[in-house]
Parts: sequence; C-alpha cells; structure tokens
Amino acid sequence: MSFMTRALAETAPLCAAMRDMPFNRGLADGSLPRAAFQRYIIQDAHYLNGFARALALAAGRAPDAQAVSQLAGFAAGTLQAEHELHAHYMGLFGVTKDDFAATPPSPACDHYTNFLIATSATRSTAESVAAVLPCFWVYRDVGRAIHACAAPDTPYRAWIDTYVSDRFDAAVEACCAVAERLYESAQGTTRDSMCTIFARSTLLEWSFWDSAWHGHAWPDPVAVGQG
Ligand SMILES: Cc1ncc(C[n+]2csc(CCO)c2C)c(N)n1
Repeated sequence: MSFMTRALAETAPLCAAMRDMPFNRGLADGSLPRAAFQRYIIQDAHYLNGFARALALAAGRAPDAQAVSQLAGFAAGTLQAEHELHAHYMGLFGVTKDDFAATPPSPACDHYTNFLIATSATRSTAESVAAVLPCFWVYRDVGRAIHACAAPDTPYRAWIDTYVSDRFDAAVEACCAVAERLYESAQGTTRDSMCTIFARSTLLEWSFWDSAWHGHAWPDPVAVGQG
C-alpha cells in the first residue's frame, strides 16, 4: 500500500471534519468575520516563517542531492507564493506590519511550527517530509471543497483560488512524490512513524483553524490569579 493511501485512510474522518469547520464554511459563503480572518492571516504569516525554516532544515539534513534540491525548492516556493497571498490579504483587510509585529504566534501556531522544526531537526528526512505534507494536502483538499460551494462574491476568493490552481496542484503532487519515494525505501518502524507524524500534523492543521475561529490566546496567569 502506498504511503498516501495509508496516511489518508487513517486521517479520513479528521479531513472530513476540517472541510466542515465554521471557519472554512465562512470562507466559502463569505460570512467569516473580518476579525477572524485578520487573526488567521497574522498567525499564518508566523506559520510560514516556521514552515519554511523546517523545510530548509530538512533540506540540509537530507541524504541525497535530489531530496536536498526538492526540499530547498519547497522552502523557497513557500516564501514566494504564500507571501504574495499574505501581502494581498493584509492590504485588503487592513493588517499592517505593526499589527503583525505586535502579535506573537498563538499557542496553536507555536505548537505546529515547533513540531515541524523539531521533526526536521531530530528525525529522518522521510519523517520530516511526512510532517510537512499535510500543509500541502489539507489546503488542496479544503480548497477544493470550499471552491465547489463558494459564493461568487466571497471576499476570500483569491485565497480559495490559490489552492485550486494548477500551480498549487503541481506542488502538492511533487511533495507527495517525495514522500512516496522515501516511504518505499524506509524500514517498517520509520514507515509507521511517518503515518503517525502525518496524522499529528493533520490534527495541528485542524487546531490552527479552530484557534483562529475562537481567537484562542495564551493564558494570562497573572490576570487569572487576580480574578
Ligand atoms: C496553517 C497553514 N497550513 C498550510 C498552509 C498552506 N501552505 C503554507 S506553505 C505551503 C507550501 C507552499 O505553498 C502551503 C501549501 C497555510 N498557508 N497555513
């Protein structure tokens, strides 16, 4: 069985739940509150920073030139393509550089990026690719689901269109192909670990949206102590 067949079978209920999250339904019909998207886009900019670093780290530790080049290419592609989308939406939704600088990564964002960076720093290339793959996979999956029912005038149209584009599809397929190649040559325990790690990153994708929707922030023990 291929890696993706196995990994997707294990995460199917979670992926179905993600397509139906209030945040994503709001992107499709345009009802997502502006404040929720502003929160999301700021956290996503933090996410991209960590994601690109995790890929660059995995590239530096990869066992052969092909993997180094592919992972380094994904890192560079991330910083270019996703940054363009962020610049567009930060402008459209009035998020300034100062807003971004004043907002630290949320617990969900911090958890996800640190998981990616720790995996790249301490695990095999196969496991590192399994960790970054849901970022590609989930966005295509959710993008397609939203696109199928999106209102023509949703203000989130550029976001949706990015993830159903041919360009993005090619990036998803390229990342899946790297994962399959590494899975084929991996031993049994690494294969199992790739699936566990893929499922963890998929859950962290869910958590990222859930956090943006609810506006979860860091606990404030001082305020709690006074209350
Ligand atoms: C939390 C979160 N997860 C995934 C993506 C999508 N994404 C980010 S970088 C990248 C690779 C190059 O495009 C992709 C697909 C996102 N924006 N935010």
